[in-house]
Amino acid sequence: MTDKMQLILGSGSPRRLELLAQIGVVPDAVSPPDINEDVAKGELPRDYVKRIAAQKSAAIIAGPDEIVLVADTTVALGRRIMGKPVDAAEARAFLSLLSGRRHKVITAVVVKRGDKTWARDVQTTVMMKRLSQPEIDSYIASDDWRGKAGGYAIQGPAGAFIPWINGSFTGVVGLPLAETATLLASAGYPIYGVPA
Ligand SMILES: Cc1cn([C@H]2C[C@H](O)[C@@H](COP(=O)(O)OP(=O)(O)OP(=O)(O)O)O2)c(=O)[nH]c1=O
Repeated sequence: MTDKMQLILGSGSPRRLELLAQIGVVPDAVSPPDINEDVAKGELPRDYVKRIAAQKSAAIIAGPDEIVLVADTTVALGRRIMGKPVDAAEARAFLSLLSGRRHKVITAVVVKRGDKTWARDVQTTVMMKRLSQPEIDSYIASDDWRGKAGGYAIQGPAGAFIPWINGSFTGVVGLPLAETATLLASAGYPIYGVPA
């Protein structure tokens, strides 16, 4: 462990910064990656998030004493991938498809230090209750769906639509904390101030 070791959060997501703060981790720098998040033809959801997280990691240029943390979250309804809706119409379409069904939220996390990388992906099953038209209308009007995979955020008003999940709540919000803490510790980051 050297004093120079720095943590770079390669994400523009305010949720990821807040989740890290929850476990006492404060990045020294925040650097949102700029990559093409298009889905490849025939690509399965889990392969997709893992690929995007790896690309985000590769896009962040860092020195040998810097630890980079990136993540990618997507919503999967069967083989169908639901990213961040481009507009209200797409958010509405996503919610109508998710209504009354269970789907999966997958978050892939990559930590890198020098030429080494550590990666995990975490899958959570989320049940969404059957949504009425007024419920969808008022949620769309709240704007809370903006920038959220699948067009909803469990940590906001849409929490009222979700009777249960099976998996990682923090993973659904964008950064599974248990797995992330383990990856950071593997890379030598002093989680809770304790050197690995
Ligand atoms: C399903 C769900 C997603 N989300 C968010 C987490 C992610 O920020 C977002 C998915 O988009 P991502 O592409 O994973 O991340 P981002 O674009 O916000 O940030 P960056 O690429 O710079 O790291 O959806 C919630 O906040 N709550 C939820 O319940």
